[in-house]
Amino acid sequence: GNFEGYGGRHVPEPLRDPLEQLANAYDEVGATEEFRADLRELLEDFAGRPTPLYRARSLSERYGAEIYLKREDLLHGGAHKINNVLGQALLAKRSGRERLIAETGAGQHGVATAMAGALLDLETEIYMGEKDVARQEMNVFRMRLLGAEVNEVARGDAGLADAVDAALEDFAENVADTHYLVGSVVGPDPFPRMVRDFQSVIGEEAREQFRERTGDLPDAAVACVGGGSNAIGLFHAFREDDVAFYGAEGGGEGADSTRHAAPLASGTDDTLHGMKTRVLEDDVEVHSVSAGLDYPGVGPEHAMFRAVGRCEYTAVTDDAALAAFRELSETEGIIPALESSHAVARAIELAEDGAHETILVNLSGRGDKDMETAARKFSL
Ligand SMILES: Cc1ncc(COP(=O)(O)O)c(/C=N/[C@H](C(=O)O)[C@@H](O)C(C)C)c1O
Repeated sequence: GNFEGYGGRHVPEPLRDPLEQLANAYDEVGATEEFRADLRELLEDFAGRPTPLYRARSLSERYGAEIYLKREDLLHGGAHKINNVLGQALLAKRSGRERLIAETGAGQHGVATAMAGALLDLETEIYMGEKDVARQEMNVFRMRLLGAEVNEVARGDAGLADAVDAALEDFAENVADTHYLVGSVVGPDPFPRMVRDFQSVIGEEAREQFRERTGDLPDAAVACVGGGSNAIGLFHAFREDDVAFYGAEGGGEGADSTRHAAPLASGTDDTLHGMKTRVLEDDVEVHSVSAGLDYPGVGPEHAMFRAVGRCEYTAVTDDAALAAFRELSETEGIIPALESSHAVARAIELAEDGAHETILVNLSGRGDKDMETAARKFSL
């Protein structure tokens, strides 16, 4: 898992062998027709794939561009996270692991993991920073309702990065019976490539749907970037095509402020959570209005895409995301997740600039989980 020098497997000795075993299990089991058929059935009948490709008629008319939304918000659980979780949970089950652990910030990944744990009868423990527990209460309740234990992490900033640290420690101690179900294209190899492969169903469907609908490919593909899984999941199928990629990072109070979550637009090369990638500068406090983008690192494949110029990354501020959150709700009758709102804001900007005629946007999740945050921001 080497992305032009980014990625790798920078972990302490106790994790090396378990990760090698996981990589082998993925390469062997993951390639069998039996596994793929089982996963396909769950993606269709349990998760609700394929998701629609919706032409945002009001938004397109308003901005004079053809804006299409890939509706991952309609999946079971409310976000794209279920695509990756089903793949990894099936792999764990077939590899004789009876316990799942995971980190979560927005809680979507935690909920998806708890759903898979219930479905496949796997004991499930979710690590979640106290800060995030406080702002995503509904998702915490859903995880417990699904039978998972939620481990409230207090160390450090009590945020996502601290939850990842706690999960990695658990994994190192319990590798024999536990699978660490990483929620994004981050961490040591094989996670970035394995999660990418499981999420690439998004772009494979969208590419086929777009060609059927328009007879062509989109000029541009846009997605928000937290750890980077929904973005890579959309982009991967188009990587050889003449389609421009745009990543919308959590710009918080601005890329040149000291409170944001945009390591690609404004960060530095460093090693974090077992991977060489782009990380926030030391003087920056990780912050985004959306819990799902509130992470100081990013997937190494995005660090490579930035280095080779395959994707343009922009820090979309909290305010711009909140404005897009309201605009999509009012013009299309769709309430997006605050994370996905960053991608919508970027797509609107591209359409306004007349940069592209057809724009494909990944709507990674729905806004139900964000109602408390939104109600505090807007008195409607
Ligand atoms: C609806 C929605 N959209 C985008 C994201 C960003 O995650 P990526 O797609 O992996 O960049 C997220 C990330 N959510 C994770 C979670 O729910 O736990 C996130 O907080 C962590 C896994 C990083 C999300 O919930």
